[in-house]
Amino acid sequence: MSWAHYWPLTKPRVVALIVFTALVGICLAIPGLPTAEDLRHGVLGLLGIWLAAASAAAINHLIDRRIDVLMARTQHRPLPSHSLTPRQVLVFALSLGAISMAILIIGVNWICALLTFASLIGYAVVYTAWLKHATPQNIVIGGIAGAAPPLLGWSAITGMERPWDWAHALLLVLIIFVWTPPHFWALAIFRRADYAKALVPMLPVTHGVEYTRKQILLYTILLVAVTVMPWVAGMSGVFYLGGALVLGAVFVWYAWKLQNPPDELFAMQVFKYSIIYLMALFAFLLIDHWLLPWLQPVPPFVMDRV
Ligand code: HEM
Ligand SMILES: CC(C)=CCC/C(C)=C/CC/C(C)=C/COP(=O)(O)OP(=O)(O)O
Repeated sequence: MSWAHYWPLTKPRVVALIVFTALVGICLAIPGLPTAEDLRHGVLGLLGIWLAAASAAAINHLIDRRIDVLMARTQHRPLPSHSLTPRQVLVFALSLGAISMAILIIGVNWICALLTFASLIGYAVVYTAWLKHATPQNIVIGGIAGAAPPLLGWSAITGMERPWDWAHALLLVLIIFVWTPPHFWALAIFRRADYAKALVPMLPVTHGVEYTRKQILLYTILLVAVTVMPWVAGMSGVFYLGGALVLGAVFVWYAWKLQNPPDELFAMQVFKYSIIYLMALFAFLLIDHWLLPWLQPVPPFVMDRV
């Protein structure tokens, strides 16, 4: 046993992207140059959200340990491979969760702490212990927790005091919410035998591969429509819009090709693209918000100060 065994419990790569979407929520909530307070709330908010997501991921390992041993993709995790005991994982997860809440309550604000706690419980308990085994719509409903981080980031800066804070932040949440089904079902198609063996009612197991492929295409088209909304709402500019449309067109192409895939591995290519897509889409939001104003002849933040 060493600290190296604890690191994978935090699902580092998934949580890295989650933290990035929270960072974009933080940045978009700051209208001009950040004040010292924005920076303090931003850094502490990000730290708290990261620790909460890592705690939720560790609880997911704990609750799923008996099904993880049955699936090829998950059987080498620290609990099924007996590198750690359930008690060690529980202490680790609760410690991360407690530190996260202390940081958010003391250093940020109550609303951010409350929303982050709700996301932690939503993923670690509601999704993992209940929804995952209850319905093939598990990841659609459970996806709300994974989609929340831009809202959590936004709340760290603003405290969600004005109605448009909710409207703008929830648009970003909606994007990740609609992105989750194509992201996960592509992987679930490839791993359907694993899920069937572990008796987890994922869509390709309960409704078949063809039906799941159609759902992926429908959600991907819906996703492209939803990603236009930040531009329609005046929250992002044409640079973002162009990026979103190009990335979206490629995603639709992948989802279309998945209807008659060249081989079994193609679903995994769709899954991999879904990750590149979300990373790039949120990078476009960020660049559009902060870099582009500086490329104008007179940067707006400078004008503010004249
Ligand atoms: C209910 C919602 C979600 C479900 C069911 C889901 C499911 C999965 C699964 C099963 C994997 C494979 C993990 C592995 O092999 O260890 C995965 C990978 C990944 N997911 Fe998700 N996911 C969800 C939401 C999200 C969200 C919200 C993000 C980020 C914003 C995300 C980002 C990623 C990334 C970056 C990977 C690749 C990890 C790697 O390469 O090791 N996922 N997801
Ligand atoms: C506080 C906060 C922001 C919480 C969000 C938590 C979080 C880590 C969400 C990620 C979603 C995810 C990886 C789901 C896969 O779970 P799975 O059990 O279906 O996949 P697995 O079989 O790989 O474990």
